[in-house]
Amino acid sequence: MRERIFSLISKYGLRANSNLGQNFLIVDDIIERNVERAELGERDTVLEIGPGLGVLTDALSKKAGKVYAIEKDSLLVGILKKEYAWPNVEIIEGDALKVDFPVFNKIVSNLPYQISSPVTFKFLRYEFDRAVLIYQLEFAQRMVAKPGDGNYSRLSLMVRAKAHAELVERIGRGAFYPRPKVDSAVIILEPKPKDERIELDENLVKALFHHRRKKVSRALKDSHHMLGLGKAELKAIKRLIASVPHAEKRVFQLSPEEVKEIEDYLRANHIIG
Ligand SMILES: C[S@@+](CC[C@H](N)C(=O)[O-])C[C@H]1O[C@@H](n2cnc3c(N)ncnc32)[C@H](O)[C@@H]1O
Repeated sequence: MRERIFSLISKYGLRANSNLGQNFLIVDDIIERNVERAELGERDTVLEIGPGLGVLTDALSKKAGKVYAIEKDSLLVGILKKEYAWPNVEIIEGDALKVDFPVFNKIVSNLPYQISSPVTFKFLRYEFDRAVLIYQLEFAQRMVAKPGDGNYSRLSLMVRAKAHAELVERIGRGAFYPRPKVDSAVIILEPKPKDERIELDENLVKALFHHRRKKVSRALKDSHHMLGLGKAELKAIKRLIASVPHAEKRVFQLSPEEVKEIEDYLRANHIIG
């Protein structure tokens, strides 16, 4: 793998674009393990974000029925089209945050870290069976953080509301070229069955987590503007806010179910629409 990446880099005189998170995987084992974790067969259609120089794509194409690979860098798209003749891979040139995803049931990607957060939220808006994803370690740890953990964040809550996430492997920076400044980790993400998913008001979650260490009632008051409430309105509903469910908990201790209770209460009392 290492040889393949270096020969392509020298053949095309490439300089990895750090603004696009171009850190290429150079360790075969990691690619093999992630392809295995995806449990691919002929009936699977895989979405890959950022195929780069195609090493993961190549492994995916051998196991899956179909692979869609979305790449933003037109230079790399040109190289992929020249270097490979995959019968079952469709390269889509574009920004993964902007293009509509084709129909797929699995995702396998070594993600560009710049878009980790928005692309993860985007994944969660689609129906799929399983995703095997490489993220920056610290981000991956936040994805699996539990209510009450020091790093439990809006991301942790939103992931927990919709999916099961497991951190299955840490990856040192030496597994990539160029070597990144941080370690990475592999996450397996599986959406929960539909009737177990919790849909949360994203505005409310943002307003709460703007003050993640504060008590719920205080966080709601301090974020009133994010909920569309003026000062005068806030004064009128102070008492209602004081008796919101879980008022005394800290925001970072809230489970998705508890945030839902807060949301229902605020809605029933016409504090949010
Ligand atoms: C971490 S590299 C992974 C490359 C390759 N899959 C590998 O494992 O060696 C991330 C890739 O995502 C591409 N990329 C960056 N931002 C993107 C975006 N918004 N949409 C699609 N691809 C993007 C980069 O050009 C790069 O090829």
